[in-house]
Amino acid sequence: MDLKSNHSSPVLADTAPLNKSRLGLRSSLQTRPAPSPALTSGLHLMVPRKKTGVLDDVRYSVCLDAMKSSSPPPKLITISDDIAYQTWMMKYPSALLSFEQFASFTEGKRITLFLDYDGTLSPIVDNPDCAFMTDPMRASVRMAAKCFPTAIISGRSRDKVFEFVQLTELYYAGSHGMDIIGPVRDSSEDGLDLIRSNDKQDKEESLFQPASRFLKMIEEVSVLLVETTKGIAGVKVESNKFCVSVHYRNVDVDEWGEVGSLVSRIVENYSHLRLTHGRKVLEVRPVIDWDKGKAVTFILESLGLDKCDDVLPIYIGDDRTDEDAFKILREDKRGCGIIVSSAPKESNAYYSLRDPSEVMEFLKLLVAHCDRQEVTK
Ligand SMILES: O=P(O)(O)OC[C@H]1O[C@H](O[C@H]2O[C@H](CO)[C@@H](O)[C@H](O)[C@H]2O)[C@H](O)[C@@H](O)[C@@H]1O
Repeated sequence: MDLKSNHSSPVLADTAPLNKSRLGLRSSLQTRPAPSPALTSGLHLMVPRKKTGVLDDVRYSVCLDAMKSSSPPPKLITISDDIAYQTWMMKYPSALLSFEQFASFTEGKRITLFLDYDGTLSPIVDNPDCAFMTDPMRASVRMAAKCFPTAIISGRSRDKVFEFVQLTELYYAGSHGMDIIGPVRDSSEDGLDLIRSNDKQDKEESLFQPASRFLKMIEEVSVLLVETTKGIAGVKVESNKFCVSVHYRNVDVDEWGEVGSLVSRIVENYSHLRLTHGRKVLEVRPVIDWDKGKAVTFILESLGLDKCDDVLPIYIGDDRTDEDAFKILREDKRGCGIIVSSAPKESNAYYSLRDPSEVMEFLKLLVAHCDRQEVTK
């Protein structure tokens, strides 16, 4: 994969955002602001709470369908679910139960570890501000980071995820990889827009923010989203710096369509933004050719490990957005994705783990295995 030409200026994708193309309709709010516009005062007044026409009806049901399919209700596990999971595990073997086999792929390789945060290092909880990781999990990640270069790649803002993880020995990529603090990298050859900085330990690092020109627009939309959804009980708008999350986990299911419709009407007004679906969350982000997969490649390049045959990148994640990372590792046949899921789902990962507690056990096994290899060298 040639990412070089994309790094300094990730190309604006020419595709219509999902919500618009699926509706097949033009926005009722036709004014499209240029990138980085000043706050359009009173724009929210143009987004009435209640549905007013056919377009709104279509938008409402399309959004609701997408929200329901990306956020299925929890259900009791039946025997047939269990059989389905066991069958699924034949395609995505458990990285714990099949650890010996997994470990054989690591022989003679230098591991680089990439970890998603929510649903991978911390369990999914109702309040996004309380998605804390446990101390034992933190200790396991710290041990792993002592053995291999380790990075967290999250949809959260970089500051927020650091607040949760609190480990200075890691690299961090927030906003779905659009905000990377990584190893110092010489940008003179590939013309990257990198900023050099020093961390709290005075260690030199490079900051890379490929979506920086959208910052003002994202801030503006964040304010609009708060304003527009404030009448719906349970909605939470979380600003993740270069993207915004609108959580509906705590909203009455009868109001989901309303949330989706309001958010999509705002996003339709910005041709440079798109709407994606996560776990009971709508995510608004810039239309740029950048994702968690590109962030993985970027970090490997920064570490000088992208062209080494003896490097094995391992990526552990649970979300749709992690699929971009699984995909590049699979396509380039250079690494291994591990999907964290307690229910069967199609993935580009090779292995699986059920939940964060299994992630922790896996990290411990991996560290112990690598320690043993060191001793026998
Ligand atoms: O890339 P990630 O680190 O997995 O972040 C993805 C989103 O995670 C968070 O939301 C999810 O977890 C919350 C806490 O468990 C949960 O309440 C919410 O329903 C989930 O969608 C985070 O709050 C989002 O901003 C991230 O984009």
